[in-house]
Amino acid sequence: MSAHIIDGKAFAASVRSDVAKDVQSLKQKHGITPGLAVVIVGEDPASQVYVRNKVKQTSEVGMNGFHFEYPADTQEEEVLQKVHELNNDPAVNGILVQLPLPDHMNETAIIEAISPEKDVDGFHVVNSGLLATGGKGLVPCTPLGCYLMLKDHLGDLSGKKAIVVGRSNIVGKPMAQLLLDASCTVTIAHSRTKDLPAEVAQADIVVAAVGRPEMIKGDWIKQDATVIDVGINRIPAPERGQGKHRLVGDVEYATASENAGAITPVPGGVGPMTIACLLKNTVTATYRQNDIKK
Ligand SMILES: Nc1nc(=O)c2c([nH]1)NC[C@@H]1CN(c3ccc(C(=O)N[C@@H](CCC(=O)O)C(=O)O)cc3)C=[N+]21
Repeated sequence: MSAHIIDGKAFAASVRSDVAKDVQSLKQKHGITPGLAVVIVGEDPASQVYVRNKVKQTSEVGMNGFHFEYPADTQEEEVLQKVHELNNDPAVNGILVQLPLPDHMNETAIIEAISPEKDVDGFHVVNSGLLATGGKGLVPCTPLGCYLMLKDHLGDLSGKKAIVVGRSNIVGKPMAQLLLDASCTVTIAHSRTKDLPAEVAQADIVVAAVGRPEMIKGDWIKQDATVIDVGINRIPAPERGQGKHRLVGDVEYATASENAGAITPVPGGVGPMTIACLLKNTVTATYRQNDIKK
């Protein structure tokens, strides 16, 4: 049996079209245009596609985009100053500081400087605390996108066995919180997990967020499980010509598709949903900052 392919690209387009309607209504009824500010320090090649897509889609949904680029040797103080300025700017409803930051910067200090109400990445400790305690904060975009795809495909998630492979603050931990909130039985696996294949083999839902190309093998996947592949790894593809690359996920896609009931592709799965959820979070933040009920 071959798995159903969860089309993240199409789903993301429908999320963006809902966002565009909300933006229209904010403009017409309230005279407010949501604004998203993005701060980028240095040049991480892996982030380039992300930045390009984000810029394009921000304007497509009718929001204002503000972009600030700094060279890699910028002082931390200067970035903090910009964050404070954006916190106080009423035209800015969402702030995203692109990660990773250069090594000489304290990433945590910069994230915690963002006003939690404008933290559309959901990385601020106030937002992670709210997520962990069932409060109403902003939820990190990648896990939110994964969750929306799971809900769309499976409906009720309660009682399902889910495994999240990866324990980062950005994906693994918030993903596990969302699944727990949806009443899944959640395992968080990581580099020290003993017998990862056996753990994965138990799961009805597998979320792979390890950042290693095709590390999760297809024959570990339980029959009819739903597989969400968060990894976006660029690997050499000499078969496409000298110096060429291609994108693969953290899951061995071809073989996993034989066992899984459904699977997200790379590209065209989680990536586009991450950006759509960033725009969605910016609209959510705008509603809340202006005390408008949707
Ligand atoms: N503060 C912060 N928040 C982030 O959310 C964040 C970040 N920093 N730094 C960089 C990573 C990377 N990231 C991606 C999102 C979407 C795609 C995406 O849309 N990918 C296309 C790839 C298309 C292609 O390359 O052909 C896809 O998967 O289909 C990629 C990468 C968000 N990040």
